[in-house]
Amino acid sequence: MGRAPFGARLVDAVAARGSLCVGIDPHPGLLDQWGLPRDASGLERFALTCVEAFAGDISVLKPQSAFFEAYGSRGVAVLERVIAETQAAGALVLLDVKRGDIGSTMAAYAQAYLSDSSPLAADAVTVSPYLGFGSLDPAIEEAARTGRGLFVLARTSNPEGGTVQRATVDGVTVAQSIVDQAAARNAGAAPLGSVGLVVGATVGRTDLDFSALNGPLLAPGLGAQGAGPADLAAVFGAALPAVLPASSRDVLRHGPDVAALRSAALRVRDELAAAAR
Ligand SMILES: O=C(O)c1cc(=O)[nH]c(=O)n1[C@@H]1O[C@H](COP(=O)(O)O)[C@@H](O)[C@H]1O
Repeated sequence: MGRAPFGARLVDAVAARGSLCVGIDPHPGLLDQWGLPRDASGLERFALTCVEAFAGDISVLKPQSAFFEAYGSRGVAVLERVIAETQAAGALVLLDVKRGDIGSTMAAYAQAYLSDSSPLAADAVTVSPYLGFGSLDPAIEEAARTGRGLFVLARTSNPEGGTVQRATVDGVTVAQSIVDQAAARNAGAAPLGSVGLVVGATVGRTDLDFSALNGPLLAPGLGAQGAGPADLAAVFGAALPAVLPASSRDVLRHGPDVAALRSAALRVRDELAAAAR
């Protein structure tokens, strides 16, 4: 039997382990801070320490692919291990690759990250809809076929994102049109669809309407980019139960000690749970 749909698996993971998503972003400066060399062996120690610290307790880990690709094929081999060992320890892997391309090439990205035969297949990936939402269809279809998911960039956490994403076309903002198209793909799914969105925890109050989305909302920007648990209610309102807040550097700075990393992550997770009550 195939795996259950991503949306259902995510609901179970969050119920069991809380809503925090911890990012694995091996910045060169963090390797320095952890006393590790800036090479593939340092990357490997960093990333596998993160897996040891988080994968047994946290619902979703989000490795940022660029930091692994920077070390070439050895870095990508480390990423493959991170994916496999995280899943073996019971956490979901959201691979942050932010891919987007014409449909025929998107089908190749879907094979790389969402097919059962790829060693880089994660539980979900981040994708960019800025070649047109429909260009993502091959990835949406492969994800549905294999029980995996997508997180589509809608309103990103960076200050530059707003100029494109708040622009209005036919009376609707670009970001809202992405929300609406994701909602159409999730219609009828229970308990939650597998086409998620990315909306930064930093964006403050917007007029985005998530009421029909029926999908998860990844909210990066906690900690290092300035957002805190208390900011989420203003951004998401009634959609808060579907939000997966994400933090990377603000947790990772507590390494390299495994126990210190784990307790930093659990502290943020508990703060999020308290803020949501
Ligand atoms: O898709 C993402 O994860 C993402 C989207 C977004 O709008 N903003 C954003 O910061 N991210 C990613 O989330 C992580 C944030 O890292 P910290 O700022 O260290 O917590 C990085 O890996 C970013 O690439």
